[in-house]
Amino acid sequence: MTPLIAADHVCVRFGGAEVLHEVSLAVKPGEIVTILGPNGSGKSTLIRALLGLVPLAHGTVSRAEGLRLGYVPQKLAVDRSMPLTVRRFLSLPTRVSDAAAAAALARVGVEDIGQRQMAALSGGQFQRVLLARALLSEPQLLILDEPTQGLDQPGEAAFYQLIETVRHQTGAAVLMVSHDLHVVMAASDRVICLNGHVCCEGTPRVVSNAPEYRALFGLGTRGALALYQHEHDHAHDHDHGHGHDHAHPHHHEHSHAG
Ligand SMILES: Nc1ncnc2c1ncn2[C@@H]1O[C@H](COP(=O)(O)OP(=O)(O)OP(=O)(O)O)[C@@H](O)[C@H]1O
Repeated sequence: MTPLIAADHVCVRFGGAEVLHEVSLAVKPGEIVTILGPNGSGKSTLIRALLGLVPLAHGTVSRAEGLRLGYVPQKLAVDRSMPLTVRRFLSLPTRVSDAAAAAALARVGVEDIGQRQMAALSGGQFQRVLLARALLSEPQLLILDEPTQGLDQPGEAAFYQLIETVRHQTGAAVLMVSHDLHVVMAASDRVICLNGHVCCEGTPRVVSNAPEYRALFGLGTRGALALYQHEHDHAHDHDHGHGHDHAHPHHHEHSHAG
């Protein structure tokens, strides 16, 4: 399947420092792909490179022709002293109809907050409104940079569930960034672990077992992975990830929901 967006051996430098080294990735239609990495590992820079917002020192970025893309940036400064309703915010910078605004808010589960002030929203509502705005263009690809920042763990879990629902209903692929490894692992088809370069990638289970990933997040054999333990009462399909699925005794650890 032709990717919607792809990076091929991308290098990005700021001054003398190489922030991204030979990064290659591709997102195919309908996939949920998460870029995971510690602070400063280049996640936002990679997103910005894919969007054409930072110059490449080397490599190429390609997008499917006519790609419709919805983007939620990591930071969005909304002037809290300026009155701005959710409805008006959805019409910035492009005016949308009441029907389209209502449909977008309904899609993210906050249909009744159109007349609320942006400054008065909870963290979870704010993130949902950002997602609603990104959905207005009916994107084939949603790019979300740390969409759950500021949310508590239940809020985070609910948000990732919403992302899956949106993918299911709209067919949009999702590329998102996170530096937390808990809930996000279960919500992704594929995880790319970044630390200036791609350390490892594959299904959540393959990545969570990769030594590169464990080293990067300082995990022992138990650590955070204990979160994904559950009773095994069903068989798993074999994961097809890149390389690093080292043979290991299977200790009931995995990161699929259910
Ligand atoms: N415009 C810029 N000019 C100079 N250096 C930059 C610029 N943008 C990012 N950097 C540097 O590049 C490195 C990677 O930053 P980036 O924001 O991509 O990391 P990140 O993985 O998204 O981090 P975080 O999890 O903290 O958001 C950091 O060392 C950062 O200081």
